[in-house]
Amino acid sequence: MASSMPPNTIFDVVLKKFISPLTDKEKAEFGSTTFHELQLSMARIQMQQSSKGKQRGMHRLEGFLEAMKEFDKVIQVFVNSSEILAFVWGPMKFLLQTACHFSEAFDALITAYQRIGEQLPLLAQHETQFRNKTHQSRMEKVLSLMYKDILDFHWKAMRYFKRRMWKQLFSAVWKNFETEFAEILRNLREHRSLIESQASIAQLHEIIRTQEMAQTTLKMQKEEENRRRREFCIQWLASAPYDVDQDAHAKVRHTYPGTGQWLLANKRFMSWFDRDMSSNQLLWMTGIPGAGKTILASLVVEETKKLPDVTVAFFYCRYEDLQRNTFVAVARGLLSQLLNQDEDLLPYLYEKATKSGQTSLSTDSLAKQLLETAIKNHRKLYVIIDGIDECEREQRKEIVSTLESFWESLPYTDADSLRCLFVSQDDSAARKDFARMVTLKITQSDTKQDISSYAHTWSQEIRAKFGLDQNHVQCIENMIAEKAEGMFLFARLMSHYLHDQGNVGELNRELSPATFPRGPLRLEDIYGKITRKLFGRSDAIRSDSKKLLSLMICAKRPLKWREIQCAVSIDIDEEIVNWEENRFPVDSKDLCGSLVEIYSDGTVNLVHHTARRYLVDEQIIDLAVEEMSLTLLSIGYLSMQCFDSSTSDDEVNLFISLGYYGFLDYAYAYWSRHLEKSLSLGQPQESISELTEAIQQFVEYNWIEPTSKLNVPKSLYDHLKPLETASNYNDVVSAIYLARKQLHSSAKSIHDDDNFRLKEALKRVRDCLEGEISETTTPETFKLMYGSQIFKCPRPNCTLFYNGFPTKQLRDEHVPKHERLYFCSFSGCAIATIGRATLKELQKHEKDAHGSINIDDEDEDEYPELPPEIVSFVCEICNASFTRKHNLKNHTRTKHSQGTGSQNFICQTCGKAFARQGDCTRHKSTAHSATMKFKCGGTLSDGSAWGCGKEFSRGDILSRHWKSEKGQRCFLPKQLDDERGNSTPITAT
Ligand SMILES: Nc1ncnc2c1ncn2[C@@H]1O[C@H](COP(=O)(O)OP(=O)(O)OP(=O)(O)O)[C@@H](O)[C@H]1O
Repeated sequence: MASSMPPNTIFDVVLKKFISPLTDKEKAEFGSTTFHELQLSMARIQMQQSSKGKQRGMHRLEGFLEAMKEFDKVIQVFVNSSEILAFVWGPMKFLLQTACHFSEAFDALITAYQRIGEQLPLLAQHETQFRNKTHQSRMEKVLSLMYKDILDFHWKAMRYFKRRMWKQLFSAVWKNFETEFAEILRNLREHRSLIESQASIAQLHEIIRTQEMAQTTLKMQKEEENRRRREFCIQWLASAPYDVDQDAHAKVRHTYPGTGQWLLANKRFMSWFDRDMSSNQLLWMTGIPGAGKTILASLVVEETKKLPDVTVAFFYCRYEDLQRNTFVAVARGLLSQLLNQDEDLLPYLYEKATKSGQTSLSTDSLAKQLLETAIKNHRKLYVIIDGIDECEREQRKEIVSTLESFWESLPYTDADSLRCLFVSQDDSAARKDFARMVTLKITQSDTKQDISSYAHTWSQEIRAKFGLDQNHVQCIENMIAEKAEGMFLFARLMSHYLHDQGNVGELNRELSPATFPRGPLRLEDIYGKITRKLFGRSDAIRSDSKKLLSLMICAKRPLKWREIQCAVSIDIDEEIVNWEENRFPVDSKDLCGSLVEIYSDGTVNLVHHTARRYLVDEQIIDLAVEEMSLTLLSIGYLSMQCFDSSTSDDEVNLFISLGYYGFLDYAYAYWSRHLEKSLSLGQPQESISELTEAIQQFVEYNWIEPTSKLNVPKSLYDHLKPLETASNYNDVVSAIYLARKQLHSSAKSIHDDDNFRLKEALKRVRDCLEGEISETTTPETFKLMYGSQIFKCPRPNCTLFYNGFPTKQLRDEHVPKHERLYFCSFSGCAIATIGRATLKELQKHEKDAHGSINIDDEDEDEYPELPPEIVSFVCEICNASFTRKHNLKNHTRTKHSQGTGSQNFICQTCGKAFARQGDCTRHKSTAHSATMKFKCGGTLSDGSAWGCGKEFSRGDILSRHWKSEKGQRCFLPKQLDDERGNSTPITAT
């Protein structure tokens, strides 16, 4: 056989290269195929086709066969082996037999042979050339090149036809193949001309050289094209960051090496994992909440990746993370990984993506179709999905039943090609879903050893911190391990809790039987201890801890730490964001200890969903109060001067440098959600009045009358009834309706929020943020305030609205992809980011996934008259009264500024009219700044200059400049001079 023979002719060299990657079976089969066998096989195919009346024009193969037969005769001069041609007839027979049941592929294949046949010379007429000694070696080289072309064609075609899902992949893949095929044809044409023209050796070398160059160029072009397509597909799949999840979970485990090894020795697990002893392809791993299932899943991912020749795809669902907890989200995660591990998937996915009409993969049906092809295309695939219980019931069912059905539909001989591990808590729904699978239940004794070694590590940490003796430490270790009762979460909370004690005395008190009684302890008990400790600290820290917990509990999506820092710096009464002074001086761990988890994307969240339940159930956090306070904070913040259209770009830049806009993305998207949630929780009249006043002013300032009628549903009027005393109640309801819609609107309605001036403010702030980083902020401070991805999508329903892009170009490429799509109204839901292709589908998704009604279908309703208000602040111009000072300020700005109300104060320079003298003066100083400037700088007592010389239109803005890092440096010489008793006044110029 050629594979075992040393190559002695250049034909053998070419053949050896072709043969080496073939399986032994292929080598044997192909190497022994004769022309006669090929003919028989073709005749059988023809008969089958004609019996069905579906002849596919196989006569088109004649040209190729004729030319190859002549080729066979001619090369006898150089080689005396039937194998050379056997490796043409064998693959051809395989290809025809494979493709014959699929007419599209069969046609394409016959056409390809026909086109090759057209390029092959009929060599018999040149026979004398081959026998001529002077030409012989040159001709042998040309013939070997032609042979290589044929084998190349077969090699490339076979790669596709050998895929398990080649029929599904065919149309996309064959299109891709065309470019490579064209190159083969061109080479053949050139080789034929070499023979026909009896080319010289120099000409032969020249052709070889240009062909090599063309090949290199083509390869580079193909790589570049594939890179572009891959990027497109990855963006289209928009998967949750599965590798970040895996790294984070693996990191936990690596800190405690050796944990989880029990699982690898578990018989049920082995029967799923180990291919040699396999009997279970589908496995359900379950355990109590906090048992450590997710961390174990990460071990399984790591171990499966070590297996030879296997593909691994995994996914982690996450508590209350709708971006992860849907069938489509899981499919997107799996497909992204399969794409990275399967070259042939790229043309297929690319074609599907570009034809889908979807910005990102968003429909269950398409996701299912793609997943089936991608999964079944693999011969050894492990799929691991953790946290399925975090998904809604319907989604859970969909995920499990889809994968189960894929496995069931595999041919019996391929049943071993797919293995799925599902990890979830044990509940009645899960028991139903996984009823037909083998169950691996994590027991207390399974995790005992791991928890003990975890407890050991922590007791040593505690020993190091407090300088304890060995007995003492052993006692701590035993206590943690015993009380955890198989719950890793408990062991973690307790270890951290003991470690966080202030001194040995406190630790001993905690360890005394009175505090930690013998016997089992509930998770609530340990949460109770942690919170009592957190709240037993100074008033200031207690208040900060509570603020952080409230924010994490109420937030409609996980907040980034920088957003939290801005939120707590806002003073809505003073209309300032005092980032320098009000932000938390310590980090989230210092404030909330083991209750908080910091994620690698900069978000902070509660350690486990049981912590949220505890804090709310125990009323440590009063949901109604905290929701209301976040609602008022969001609305008050968005009503601040820094969002006012009269604020100049210079001023916006200064506000940027002071950290004013760190909470903008969140407040802009979610103010209405908080408002609706607040009302649904029931509020005292006092809070309702405050909210009514705030929303009235907010909407009044921002509202722009829509050009078309809005069909605000009656149910929304009912829901917002507590706000009916707002003088612009109708507009308020409409504004909330539109804000709600902007989180799920289609391209048509992306402009709905044009009815709100705030959109202009958002755009202006973002434009300034994207411009030069303000000189008053260092890059580090800027990053702390706004992160590093400041180029953001304008759609609030897109995760990139707040996550952003690192470059403008990436953002600009992304934005048009939103056009003509429909988006889910539920925050955090994957469909909110990626939308649905039609409104009908979206409505169905919202109904199925979220039980939502279609608010567009409901009728508009009348609203009742206003009752009296509680008064504290009265407008001097129109006597309107308000309970909060900043609402009066906003009112004045809205009602008595240019364009509305009585306007008695006229700017002498430009003729603009104002209702209040103050506004007019401010306008003059802003718009016609030549008249008055507030300058950072002056002369010190020794005659030298201080300050950066920058001029501002208003004194308060100059003061804020002096609060910034750079401003403080500007002011320092002046301050020192003043402290030396040489005070010189600062004046406006
Ligand atoms: N091997 C381990 N080493 C160190 N910490 C661990 C380990 N396993 C789990 N933990 C910790 O225990 C806590 C709970 O773990 P995990 O999230 O894996 O539990 P789970 O069973 O998946 O919980 P859920 O019930 O929410 O699904 C986490 O905080 C995790 O960091």
